[in-house]
Amino acid sequence: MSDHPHAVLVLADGAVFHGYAIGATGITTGEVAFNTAMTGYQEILTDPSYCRQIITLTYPHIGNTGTNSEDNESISACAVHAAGLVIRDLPLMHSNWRSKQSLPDFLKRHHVVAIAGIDTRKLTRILREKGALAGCIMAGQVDVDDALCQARAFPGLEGLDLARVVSCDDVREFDEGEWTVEEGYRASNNGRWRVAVLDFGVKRAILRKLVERGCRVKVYPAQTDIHEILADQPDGVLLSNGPGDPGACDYAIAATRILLAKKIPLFGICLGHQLVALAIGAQTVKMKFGHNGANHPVQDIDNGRVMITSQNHGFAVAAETLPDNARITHKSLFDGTLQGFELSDHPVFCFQGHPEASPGPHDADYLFDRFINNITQHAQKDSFA
Ligand SMILES: NC(=O)CC[C@H](N)C(=O)O
Repeated sequence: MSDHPHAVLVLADGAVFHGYAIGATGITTGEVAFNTAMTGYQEILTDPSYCRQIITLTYPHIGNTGTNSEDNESISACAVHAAGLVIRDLPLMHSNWRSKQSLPDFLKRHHVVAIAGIDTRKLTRILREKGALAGCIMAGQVDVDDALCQARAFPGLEGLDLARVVSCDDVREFDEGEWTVEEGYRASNNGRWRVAVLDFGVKRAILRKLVERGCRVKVYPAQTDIHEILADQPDGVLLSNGPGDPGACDYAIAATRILLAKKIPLFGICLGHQLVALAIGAQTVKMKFGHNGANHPVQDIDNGRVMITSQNHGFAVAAETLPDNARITHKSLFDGTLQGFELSDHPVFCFQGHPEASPGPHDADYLFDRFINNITQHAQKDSFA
């Protein structure tokens, strides 16, 4: 594409891919992760869990439907969290009734360095064989040796607490998709249940799923003193998804332990699921290459049903380290890894995938209903106590 500047992707193992720039010019580094979703590139780019990751999409045509003003998942001022984007082919034209901007314009506007025109199958094979690798995209002025140095200097995601980096700054209420001035749980909001969301990089779709189910949703920065949250007397707490290594979020693990001791209904999603596991003494491990996609089969062990799920994680809970009070409820049919568990002595359950995304499209929705049921039962128990 002669009108696009030259760009290069260099992996820490020395692999070099030449292509053309489709976003901002400049340099970016991160862990290179492949995602097998055929749609949803805007949601992927704006999912805070992708902070410090360069995403390559295995589906070859990316950008066909442009970008719009509704599909951003980030709730913070920073719209795009992914460190960069790698695709095979950018369409000459984009078209969709909701489209407001082309993918390249969106990337430029949000200063995202991105490369197209490379063999993404070859790249994905390397990542599958060697495991997650650091990489560097240089767009515009290209120096392959320098890009290799930069890729090799990337520290990796292990040990990195990124939840505090992407989390919101202030306590905020979420109302029908819009933010409102914080006034506690407002009387004007008709929601029945008060749900506190600990924002480790929460996706907007999670908040919408709660509001749809009659919850009044208040979002707290990741490092909020847990006693401040308890003082607001939530009926349930959602521990959100988020980037980085769950083991590095010691403040969040400590907060989760306090919530467990109070026996408040908890729902952990992705990073939240990993934090609950760590809080009860289990361990997390870095996976060889993560689960990223919208076509991952997950089995509900209780009824044998298989659902198609959205996934985005590079760490996993080691199932064999769970204590006796944790019962495994879901497993991945790709590699058998743990996808969900619940606690026998607390109204707590967790899911590793993303039930708020809709690849199934409704397969995993019942997990939000389960959370609401736990809240309802817990509230009834309280009123009879
Ligand atoms: N989507 C998430 O919450 C990801 C959790 C964690 N950062 C991981 O990579 O496993």
